[in-house]
Amino acid sequence: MSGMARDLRVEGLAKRFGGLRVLEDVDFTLPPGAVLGVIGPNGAGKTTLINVITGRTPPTAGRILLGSQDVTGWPTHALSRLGVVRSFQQTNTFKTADVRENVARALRFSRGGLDGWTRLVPLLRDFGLADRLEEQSDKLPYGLQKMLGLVLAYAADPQVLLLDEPAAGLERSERSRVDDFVHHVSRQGCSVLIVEHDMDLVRRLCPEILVLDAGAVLARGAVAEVLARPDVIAAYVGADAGDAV
Ligand SMILES: Nc1ncnc2c1ncn2[C@@H]1O[C@H](COP(=O)(O)OP(=O)(O)OP(=O)(O)O)[C@@H](O)[C@H]1O
Repeated sequence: MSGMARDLRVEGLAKRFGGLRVLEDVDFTLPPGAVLGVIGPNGAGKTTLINVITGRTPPTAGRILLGSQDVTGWPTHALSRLGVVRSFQQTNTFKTADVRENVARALRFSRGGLDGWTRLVPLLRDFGLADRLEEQSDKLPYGLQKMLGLVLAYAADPQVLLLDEPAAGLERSERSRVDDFVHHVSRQGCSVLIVEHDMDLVRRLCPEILVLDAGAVLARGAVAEVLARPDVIAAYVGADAGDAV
């Protein structure tokens, strides 16, 4: 990771779509290298939180700061240049391009340019992508397409990485690759926000979690304590019953 590591701060963030309040007064700080899980029932506003932080849609109220820089309302490409980068629930590769071309394109738009290849080699090797560089990305098995999506996000040389359901659709045996990825990038000082329904993965990877319920922060703190709270358990019952507990 190049550049000075900085906190991501979210202050009083709100988002409305017409009359629908999707986020309300969301506050948190993500220090460099921290891994924060964001959980909540379907429709709680988790993806919208990522969309707002990464400039896909502007907030209705509140501020987003990277260090002392106010980046509220910045467009996605400008945030990406600054190091605020996301991955998608569905993979976001150039489907007809091969793996090498996908990585090269991601690097071309990154802060470090093509020099970034060396940074990505360990990840490509660990995910079994290093010997599949000539394969068309949409012909790869789904699990590898998903890992390629993570590599492409990391190719942008992020300071803050926001992962939208990185384990969704992966076989249980493939999910440890997500663990490896998150450990790798957080060791480099990159902070990671993970939206995820797989509670085993959340417990493994996220020392702290934030629970969204109907767009508001219901709880924030150490993962075991928060998941044991009766109000957190209740928020899942009738929504994602069985996922959280
Ligand atoms: N562009 C939009 N216009 C109108 N409503 C939207 C828009 N995007 C999201 N919403 C609404 O905002 C609410 C929150 O959606 P969001 O996708 O953020 O939830 P989520 O917590 O990520 O859910 P899931 O776990 O199912 O992915 C939902 O009611 C959704 O219909």
